[in-house]
Amino acid sequence: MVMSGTPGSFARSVLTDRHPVLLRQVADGHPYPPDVRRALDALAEETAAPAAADATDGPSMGPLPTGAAFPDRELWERWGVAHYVGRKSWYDVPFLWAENWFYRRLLAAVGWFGPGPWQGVDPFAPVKRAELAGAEVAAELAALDGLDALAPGERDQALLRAALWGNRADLGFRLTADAGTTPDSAASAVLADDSPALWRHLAAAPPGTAAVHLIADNAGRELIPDLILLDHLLNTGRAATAVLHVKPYPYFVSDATTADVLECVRRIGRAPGRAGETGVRLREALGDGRLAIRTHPFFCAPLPYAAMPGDLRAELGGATVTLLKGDLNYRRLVGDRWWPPTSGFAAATAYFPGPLAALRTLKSDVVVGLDAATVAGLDADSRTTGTSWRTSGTYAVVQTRT
Ligand SMILES: O=P(O)(O)OC[C@H]1O[C@](O)(CO)[C@@H](O)[C@@H]1O
Repeated sequence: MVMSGTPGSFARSVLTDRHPVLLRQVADGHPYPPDVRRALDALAEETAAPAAADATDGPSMGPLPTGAAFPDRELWERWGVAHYVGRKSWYDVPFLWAENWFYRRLLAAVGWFGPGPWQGVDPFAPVKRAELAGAEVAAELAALDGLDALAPGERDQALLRAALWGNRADLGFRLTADAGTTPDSAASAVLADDSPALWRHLAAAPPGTAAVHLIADNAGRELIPDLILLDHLLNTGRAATAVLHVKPYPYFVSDATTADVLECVRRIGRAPGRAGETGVRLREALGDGRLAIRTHPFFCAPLPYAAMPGDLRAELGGATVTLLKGDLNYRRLVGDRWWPPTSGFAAATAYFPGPLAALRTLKSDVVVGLDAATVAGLDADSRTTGTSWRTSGTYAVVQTRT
């Protein structure tokens, strides 16, 4: 199990380095009133790094307010609050638990669940909005016009790759990315690429039957290529229906919510050329139900997908394929554990209720399904550069179990 406070670990650095920056960014993002600012400061204090770099003690994880501000209490009780909250230090719990409780507490601090005037105001909206208005998004949408020149197979692959590398545009990841860790495109590589198997699997579905589910990760520059990929699958008949699973509330900085889906569809539709046509089709598909949005609460659980509840298991079990986007979904898919990187992907995901494909850039320590020579080469490079290949965002995988 990856723990939150292991000295010198990436997980610990997320708590000690990334979370304080994020809290400041949230406080600066909206003109929050003094009580919200005080609540954010209190969360920063409670989660601050212990004085010694190897200590895992400190204030225990604090609770949420009672009553209306904690409408999902029952869920969190089921997910393990009693084991950790009020009992364990932030630096002495599973990494997944610490991060998820942090984001849930952050939402409580800004009044997301209300009641009150800040109910439903996304604390991450300012950064999400800025990204959507940026030049990169405009350029990426304009690049769709070039797809006509490609052969059908190349077009498939270009759109799959766009969705894959879109995962690198994660706003949380960029909170602490610096010159030493900013992904270097030239060195980027897909370490395991099962995309031919994914395309074969989709092609093998009887015509007009395929249901493609996509468990989304980040909004903006990641969700746009995800939506474009789903449109492509619908438009070319490889999917009869598509289901887009997003978070029920703002989470992990830039994770997509329903509001973000609508913003992205609007942004795609406002673009000229091919992108604009795609935006029109996406609106139609949402309107006629060929593209459905789901917001299952389990997508905000601090647990691996092996623990998914029966209704979600049944829904994903009916998918022709489920595409899981991003780093956090990958950690939850294989369990947030220190797997030897050469462990089999199929074995680690055998419990998953149906065929699946993980599209993920590597931004945390967990990985499976790599060959020994690749791992040896990457380890040697990391020793030379001092930057971990597992967390730099330079590498990616497309792994399937069909
Ligand atoms: O948006 P993604 O790809 O799920 O990445 C989430 C990021 O947040 C983390 O949970 C740490 O903040 C890492 O796993 C990863 O860098």
